[in-house]
Amino acid sequence: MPSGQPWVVYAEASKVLVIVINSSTAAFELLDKRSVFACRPSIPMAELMGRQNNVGFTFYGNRLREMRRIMHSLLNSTAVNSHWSHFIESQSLELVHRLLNSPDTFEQEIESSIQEMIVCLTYGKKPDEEYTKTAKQVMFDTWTALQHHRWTVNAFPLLRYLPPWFPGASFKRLAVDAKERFERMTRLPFFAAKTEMDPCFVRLALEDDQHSSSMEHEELVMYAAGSLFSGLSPTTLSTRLLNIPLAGADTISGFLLTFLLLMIHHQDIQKRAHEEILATIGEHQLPCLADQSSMPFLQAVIQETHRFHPPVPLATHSTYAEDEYEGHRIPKKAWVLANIWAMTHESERYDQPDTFNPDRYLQQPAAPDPRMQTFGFGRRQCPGLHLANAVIFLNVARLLKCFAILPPLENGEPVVPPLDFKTAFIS
Ligand code: HEM
Repeated sequence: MPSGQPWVVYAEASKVLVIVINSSTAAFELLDKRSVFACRPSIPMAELMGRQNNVGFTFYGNRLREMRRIMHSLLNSTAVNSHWSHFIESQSLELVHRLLNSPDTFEQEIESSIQEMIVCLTYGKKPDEEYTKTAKQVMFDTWTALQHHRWTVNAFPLLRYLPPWFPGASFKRLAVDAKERFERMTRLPFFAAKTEMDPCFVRLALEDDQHSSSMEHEELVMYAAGSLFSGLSPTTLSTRLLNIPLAGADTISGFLLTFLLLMIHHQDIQKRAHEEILATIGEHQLPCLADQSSMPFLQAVIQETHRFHPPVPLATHSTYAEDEYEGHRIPKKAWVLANIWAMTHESERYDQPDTFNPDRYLQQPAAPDPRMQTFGFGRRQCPGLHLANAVIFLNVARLLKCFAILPPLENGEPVVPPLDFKTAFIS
């Protein structure tokens, strides 16, 4: 990124104006404070696939506000404690057992354990094979749609009105199939959850007295629920320009895998965090959610993991009207990319930003909490942040309590894996 104009960079890509925000000051000024920046870019191929119904893709307006209100009412910090703490407690306990039984497949165990918890919390029961298969395909469809240059319709949106049988309109046929899968993945578990006895996101959202009789409200609850879980993690996404996060599950498992890698590299920090846990709860207990405020060093390790390698390194917004910043005109429908990674590596805010140093949050003055950026901005800030914070704390605390996190052995010798990360939506 150029150093001369660190707050904003203009570029032409496929006839859309792309603005990259690299500084936290500009992000605060534009994305946190101004609603004009709370829209998402229009991506015709994704819209043909029905993805516009997903909260992460929805344009700014009443529909988005209502879906976010539904999410917030069931995912705020009080709701996380009252409704979901037992889901989080049992998921993290189950993960400990799974890792004790199969330490070699830790990556899959973490991913599927978090995915199952999010689906269970949303619909009241764990995903079956059919759901998992469809979700995997839906993620692949989305990845395909977001390959911006692959689809002529993204450059010429009027093509979306071609009938599917029209010569050259194979993209429409593909989109029709993909939309059907997306709707199936969203509708089937929703209607099954309506009859579930156990409380889950869908049941509680529908019981909301004020709106419960309206069909429109029911549909919003259905799509809000469908937005909590994205499917399975696509591993080779290369469309960084369209980095719209889709997932509750993949972000958390990505964080936990980064945390394990960092603990392998920083045995001294791992030891200090482990000692803090023992000093707080003793040898014979497992940490629980109520211990969060008693473990400041562990909280600092979590903050530093967010900062060092943000689970979602870019967030994409768009403008719904023209605006102006420091004498520069920002047109309507510009793509505005928040470079979260750059913000959490600002040397003015984080001394030696490439060093993993949890103590920076315990000193006076303390470094700013990076979660102000890693969960996104303003009216599009992640609605799952309180849930994510609780799940991350409990899993991290229990993993540290129960395991020594060490490098793998090759021919009897420890081999420390490099701090390498893939290019993806969620890394
Ligand atoms: C470590 C965990 C997580 C991180 C770092 C994270 C980060 C983010 C970021 C950066 C955004 C984009 C914000 C923006 O555009 O300004 C976002 C959006 C979103 N997140 Fe998360 N997230 C996490 C966990 C979750 C969880 C657990 C859920 C749900 C259960 C969730 C649901 C969503 C949804 C629905 C959106 C779209 C919001 C919108 O477009 O209005 N996320 N997240």
